[in-house]
Amino acid sequence: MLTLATTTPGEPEIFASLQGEGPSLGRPSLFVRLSRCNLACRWCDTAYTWRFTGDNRPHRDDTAFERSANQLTLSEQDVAARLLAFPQDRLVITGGEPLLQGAALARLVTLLKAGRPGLHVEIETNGSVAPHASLDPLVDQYNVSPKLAHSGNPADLALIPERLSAWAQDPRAFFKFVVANPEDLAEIEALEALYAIPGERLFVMPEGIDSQTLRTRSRWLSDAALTRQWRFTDRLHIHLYGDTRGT
Ligand SMILES: Nc1nc2[nH]cc(C(=O)O)c2c(=O)[nH]1
Ligand code: SF4
Ligand SMILES: [Mg+2]
Repeated sequence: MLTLATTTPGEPEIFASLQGEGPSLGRPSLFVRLSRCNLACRWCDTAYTWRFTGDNRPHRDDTAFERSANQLTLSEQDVAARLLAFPQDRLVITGGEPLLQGAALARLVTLLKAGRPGLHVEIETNGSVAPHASLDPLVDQYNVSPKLAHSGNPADLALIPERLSAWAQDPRAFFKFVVANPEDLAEIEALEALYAIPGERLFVMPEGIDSQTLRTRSRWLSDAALTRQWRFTDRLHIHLYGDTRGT
C-alpha cells in the first residue's frame, strides 16, 4: 500500500505536468506525490503532506492540515493503473519524502516498467533517507535536496554524512539546493568541498512560491551560480500555474 497526498479530499495527487525543477526541467512527466516527511522545513510548500493537526513544529503559514482530508492509501496496482492511463513516458515521484515508502515504491515502479517499457523514473528526495535496496536499481535519476540551516531542521537530522557521500558518488544523483538568502551560499560551498560534489550535478534553486519572489532571488542567485560554476534552476511550474496542488 502507498500513502499518497491528495489534491482535493478523496483524490490522489497524480497528475501530468512539465517537470518544473532541476536537470529535467521542461520535460513532460507524470507525477505522484506521496504523503509523510521525516523533516519539517519552515518554508515547505507541501506542508499538507506532513503538518497534520497536533504537529506544532514551526512553519511559515502555521497551518495544520486534517489528516483524513489530505492522505489517501491506495494499492500499488491502483496507483499504477491511474498513472498508466496517461501517455507520458517519464515519472517524477515526489512528496513529502517518498523514500520513506521505498519497498512499496519498488512494487509500483516494477508494475509501471512492465506496463510501459523504457519509463524514465526520477525521485525528488530530501537526501536524508537511503533508498530501499529493492527500489534503487529501478531508479534512473535522483533529485536530492539537502536542507540547509534556514529550513529550521537540525543538521543532524537533515544532513547525514553517509547519505551525502553516497549521493555525491552516484552519477544518477543531482543535488538541488533551495536558497533563500545569500548567507545560504557558504553552507553549499562547504558541502560541495566536503563531499566533492561535481558542479555538473550541483543546482541552486530560489525558494519561493510566487513569480515575483523567484525573480527577485534569481537575480543574485544566477550570478552566484555563474561564478561558482554551479547550475541554476528556476521553478517553472510556479510561473506557469502558481502554488497549486496537482500541477
Ligand atoms: N511541475 C512540477 N514540477 C515539480 N518538480 C518537483 C516538484 C515537487 O513538488 O517536488 C514539482 C511539482 O510539484 N510540479
Ligand atoms: S523535506 Fe521537503 S516535503 Fe519535507 S518538510 Fe522539507 S520541503 Fe517539505
Ligand atoms: Mg514542490
